[in-house]
Amino acid sequence: MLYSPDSNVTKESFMLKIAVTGAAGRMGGHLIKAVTDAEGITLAAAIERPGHPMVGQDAGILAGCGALNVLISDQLEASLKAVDVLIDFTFPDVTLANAEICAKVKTNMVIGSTGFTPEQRQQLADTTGNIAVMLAPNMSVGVNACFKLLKEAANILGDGFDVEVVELHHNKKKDSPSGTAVRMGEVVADALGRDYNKVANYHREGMCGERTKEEIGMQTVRGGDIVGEHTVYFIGMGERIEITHRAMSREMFSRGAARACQWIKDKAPGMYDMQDVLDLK
Ligand SMILES: NC(=O)C1=CN([C@@H]2O[C@H](COP(=O)(O)OP(=O)(O)OC[C@H]3O[C@@H](n4cnc5c(N)ncnc54)[C@H](OP(=O)(O)O)[C@@H]3O)[C@@H](O)[C@H]2O)C=CC1
Ligand SMILES: O=C(O)C1=N[C@H](C(=O)O)C[C@H](O)C1
Repeated sequence: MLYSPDSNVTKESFMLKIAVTGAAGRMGGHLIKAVTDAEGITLAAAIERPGHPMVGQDAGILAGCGALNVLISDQLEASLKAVDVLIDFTFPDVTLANAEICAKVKTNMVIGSTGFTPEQRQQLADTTGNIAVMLAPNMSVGVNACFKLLKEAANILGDGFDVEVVELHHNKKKDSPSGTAVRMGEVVADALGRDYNKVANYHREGMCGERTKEEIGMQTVRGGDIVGEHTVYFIGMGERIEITHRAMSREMFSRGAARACQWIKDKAPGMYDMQDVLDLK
């Protein structure tokens, strides 16, 4: 049934109901605003950790978009009763705990948290076998286009070019390297037929020897308020290719998350990523 202004049901009852965890975090306010601004979806719940000083405050006031009459809660399971999709931008251990609750009450998830170990990623997939989950280290269109360009570049350049990934982020970021940098390394390693977990080199210091042909160097810079910058260098003899993405704000991450909510609403259980949402596979 399509919504009609003449019917006696409200427009809100046709909207997809969204909850946001990490509501008071750097991404939280942007996510609340993006959900509020997007067509066809509405904010139904906003969650913070128990004891957070913002619990009980209006989520819209916190996000700077006016009162929404959605108070920040610390009770995820109870809040999910009236929710179709949970957006979770927190931390791996928090996301894993939230995923258990989502699987229990059958609420689909859009996850932006980064810093998962390979074991935690597997644990997430195992926990959420009965729901649809979109997990992506970066929800911007630009970075997802870069993933595709990197695959193409690696396929063309092959083993003759040394690969180094450098990422820069703000001084409050907890995980390193960034989830995006890791995915960039994985994309290039896959295209070159290498196992990322075996060839990633996170640390060079002292007499550590010459660079091997296979390794992918992963370098991290932290400082100030840098939103996020990623460069992959393909370094050959006498020439160098650099593929760079610079994030100037956090809005495109939150817009991507809102778009993913609409995409995932009727998907079959399973793990998806932003390449699926953007039809880039
Ligand atoms: N995929 C993408 O496109 C992007 C991903 N990210 C990732 O998103 C994550 C969050 O980043 P950012 O917003 O900068 O981090 P913040 O630390 O600013 O925000 C995280 C929020 O989650 C809260 N939190 C902690 N425990 C819980 C809990 N149990 N339930 C609900 N909320 C909780 C924190 O509260 P408190 O601080 O009090 O602990 C904090 O307010 C990171 O992993 C980051 O890498 C970021 C940008 C884009
Ligand atoms: O923590 C951040 O801020 C960001 N994290 C993501 C990541 O780890 O890749 C994405 C973005 O670069 C911002």
